[in-house]
Parts: sequence; structure tokens; C-alpha cells
Amino acid sequence: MSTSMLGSLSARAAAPGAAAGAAPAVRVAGLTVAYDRVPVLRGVDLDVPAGQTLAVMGPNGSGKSTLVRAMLGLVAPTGGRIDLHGVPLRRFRDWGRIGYVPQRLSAGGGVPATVREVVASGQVARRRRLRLPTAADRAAVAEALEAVGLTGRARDSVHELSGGQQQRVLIARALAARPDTVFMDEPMAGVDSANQQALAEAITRLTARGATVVLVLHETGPLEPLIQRSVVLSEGTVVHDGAPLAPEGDCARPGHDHVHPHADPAPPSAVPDLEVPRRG
Ligand SMILES: Nc1ncnc2c1ncn2[C@@H]1O[C@H](COP(=O)(O)OP(=O)(O)OP(=O)(O)O)[C@@H](O)[C@H]1O
Repeated sequence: MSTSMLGSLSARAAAPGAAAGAAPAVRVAGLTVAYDRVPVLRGVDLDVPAGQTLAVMGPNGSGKSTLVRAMLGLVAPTGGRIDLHGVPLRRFRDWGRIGYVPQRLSAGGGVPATVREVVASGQVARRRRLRLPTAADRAAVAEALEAVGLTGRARDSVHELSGGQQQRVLIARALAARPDTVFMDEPMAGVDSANQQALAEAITRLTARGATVVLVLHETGPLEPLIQRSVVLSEGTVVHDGAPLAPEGDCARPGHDHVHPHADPAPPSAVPDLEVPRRG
């Protein structure tokens, strides 16, 4: 798929979930997180409207993964509030609506699971207990495998696959559950360019369906046409929230810091904030 095609699909994707009055897919207010009393997030405010594709960027250690993990309830906040689809996180039960692609392959770790089994495992939260997969479930797994170009590897053990292919398996697992909202932590890390393109196409399918996508990225790369908004963290605070940054922008580079604190969330269409990157 061409870059321009990715762009036009993402433009269509903005509409379905962005209905006026709909609760944001994610609402974060005054979020603080500390590990062993060391603050890592220091008052993060962030609304992610339904249907938006958002990149969370920033230097190593700035708190990107912690923010996403807190949004998923995997890390306990020390303060603030998180809502998913209008429901406070502690009361949120509709996990079938949520997809998560962690930084590295953990599904099937040590277990000789096949590619199809790992992809199908993404549907477990959607299904009622003790209900076997329906024909529709199986069709969704087949469609997800096709979306990431792994139909021919469905019966193979995930451990026979390359790192990039394993990453595609995780994306397919998220796709198979037909989530409304998907969090992906560095989906392109360690993935070669051919696999990156396949991943970009799979994510395009998600956004074209109206899903909300929150991506932790070091650089936008082939996902650049999909990204509607960038949030940049530095030392646990939001230092940019607005238009996507240029793919090679200093702000996106690990190790580069920002000298102006800024926390006003801006709509995706807003003019970019003036950034004053400090070159380290
Ligand atoms: N489980 C943990 N226990 C203690 N400290 C942690 C833990 N997880 C992360 N940290 C620390 O919290 C800070 C933020 O980490 P986090 O992984 O959220 O940052 P990041 O922006 O995602 O970094 P990277 O780009 O390197 O993945 C870092 O200093 C990290 O060392």
C-alpha cells in the first residue's frame, strides 16, 4: 500500500468514533506515577477522542510506557484519574474493547503455541466463559492473519518466526478481537522495513474501521501518514501536544529534551506548538 493510500485511509478513520458528545476513548487527568517513590509521571492530562490515532513520543525514560501501562491498569497511579470510554478505570470491565500490543512478545513465551493460537487468544476477553469460538470468531482470526500477511504461517510455532513476524502476530492478535481502542508500545522496534510496512498496513485497517490507536513511538517512520496527533513527554510531563511532529524532528529523538513546559491539550487540527529543543 502506498503512503498516500495510508494517508487517505487515516483521514476516513477520523470520522466514525469522533461523534459529538461521545466520551473520549481515554481520559487522563492529573496522573502521577512513581516507582519506589521516584516520580515518573508528574501530572499528565490527556484526552484521546474516540477514533483518533495518537503517537506518544519522547526521550528514553520519559515515561511513555508507564503512561500506557497506567492507562491499562497495569501500573497503579499515585494520583490523578483515568477513564476508559467514560468509565473510571477501577470500574472498567469491558476489556474486550481494548487491545494491547506490548513492547516485546510475551504471548506464548515458553509455550509452543502456533501463530493461529496466539492470534485467537486475543479474542478471549471478548468471549463469555466456556463458549467455544464461533464461525465469526474464526473468520476474524483468518482476516487478522491475512491483514498482517501471515496466513501461510498459521500452523507454525511463533518461536520459528523472526522478531518482526512475531510483532505482526501480536498486531494480528489485537486485530482479531476487533477492539475499539488499541495501545501499541513501540510496535516498530527491531522490525525490518518490509515488516514495518506490513505493520503499517495492519494498523491502517484498524484506523479505517474507526478504532482509537495509541502508539508509543520513538520515530513515526512508515506510520507517519496515520498519525493525527503527537504527545511528547519529557521527564514525566507533556511538553508538546498537538500536530504530528516531522518524522525526523528533534523532538522525536531519544535523548533530546525540551526546555519549555507545556500542558495545554490542543485538538489534532491545532497549529503546532513552538518547540525549543535543546540539543544535548
Ligand atoms: N517497573 C519499574 N520499576 C522501577 N522503575 C521503572 C519501572 N519501569 C520503568 N521504570 C523507570 O521509570 C522511568 C520511565 O520508564 P518508561 O519505561 O515509562 O519510559 P519510556 O519513555 O517508555 O522509556 P523507553 O523509551 O526507554 O522505553 C525510567 O527511568 C525507568 O527506568
